Amino acid sequence: MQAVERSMPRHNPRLDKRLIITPRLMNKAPAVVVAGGTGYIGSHMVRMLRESGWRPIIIDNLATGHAEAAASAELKVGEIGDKAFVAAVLKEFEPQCVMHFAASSLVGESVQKPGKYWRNNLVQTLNLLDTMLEHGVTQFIFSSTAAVYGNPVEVPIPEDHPTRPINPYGHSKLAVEYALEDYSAAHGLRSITLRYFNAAGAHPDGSLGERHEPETHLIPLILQVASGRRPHIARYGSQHATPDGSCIRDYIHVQDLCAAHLLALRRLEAGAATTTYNLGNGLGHSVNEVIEAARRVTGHPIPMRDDPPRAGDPPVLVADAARARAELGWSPQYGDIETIIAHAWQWERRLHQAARHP
Ligand SMILES: O=c1ccn([C@@H]2O[C@H](COP(=O)(O)OP(=O)(O)O[C@H]3O[C@H](CO)[C@H](O)[C@H](O)[C@H]3O)[C@@H](O)[C@H]2O)c(=O)[nH]1
Repeated sequence: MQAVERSMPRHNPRLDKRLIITPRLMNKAPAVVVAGGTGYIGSHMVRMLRESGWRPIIIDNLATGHAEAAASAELKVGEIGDKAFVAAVLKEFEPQCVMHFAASSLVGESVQKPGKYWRNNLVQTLNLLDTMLEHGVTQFIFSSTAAVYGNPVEVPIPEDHPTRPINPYGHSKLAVEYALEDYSAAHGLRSITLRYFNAAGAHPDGSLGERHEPETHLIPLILQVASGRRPHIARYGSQHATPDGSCIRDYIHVQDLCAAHLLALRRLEAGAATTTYNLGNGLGHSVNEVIEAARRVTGHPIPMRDDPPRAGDPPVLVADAARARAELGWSPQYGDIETIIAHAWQWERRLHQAARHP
């Protein structure tokens, strides 16, 4: 293992690109379990891990993910809260770390069905953590959210901003964050919590992207209008307390999110203690501005209509991600909203094509 690790230059991104990962090498690479690895962000992470010399092992119940997004990575189908299932995976692959992307993540749905969010996001995660500890796996990277902040009293939002979620989704994620602090103190489980702002974009090569059913997120919905799959985009509220009256969000490219996970993985490997980072560009874009940018990128008119505000939607969420930049050495590569939309547009055209010629 030592010799293999030395021959696998996973700490040097320049060399990583040149690395040819044969099946034999892949089997000896250090394993990372990716819970939810067939979902939007998880599938990009699996790809990046493989390209960086790790061996991603996906666990996923395929409730919202897509098996084909796993590509040729190892996929074990089951529940993260099923202790026997997870135990078997941990025993077989002896992962160094677990990355946890598997969650219910729709703010609106969480308001309607809080029990689903508490069970899927908290109860299942506690089972996963307990199973990890029973098998000596003590490194964990957790996908959290800007929703833990609720209505911000300060923008951009730093990590030590008060956490007062205004919806069950945010409550359930914050509850896991508290559990992670307690598990760290009591059991030595070291974790890095990454609070995402608005994940967006798609793989720059057009082969991976966002595919939720039903889709509720702003950028893919706008692009479905551009491609002709929907008649118009609904703007949820035009009287918010923002300069143009529409909600402001910090859109962060999915590849930049994954790059931060890779840095977090290395930091845990180097012995880092439990901590939390915001992941955002620090740039706010209103719904109006995103629609305008999409019109420029796609060249389509994208008709818009006004709908009432959506329950549980804060008017402004923008990250202060200085900690992640300073401590992880994170530097987002695709901060420009038009680039984010262009990559998502490439993916939407591919989906649209596939729908027309199945
Ligand atoms: O058809 C739409 C869809 C969205 N919006 C608006 O566009 C912005 C972005 O909405 P998204 O649904 O794309 O994203 P959210 O900000 O609601 O959700 C994101 O942030 C949340 C925390 O606030 C959770 O982390 C969630 O998983 C993540 O996708 C919001 O102001 C929303 O009101 C519209 O105007 N019209």
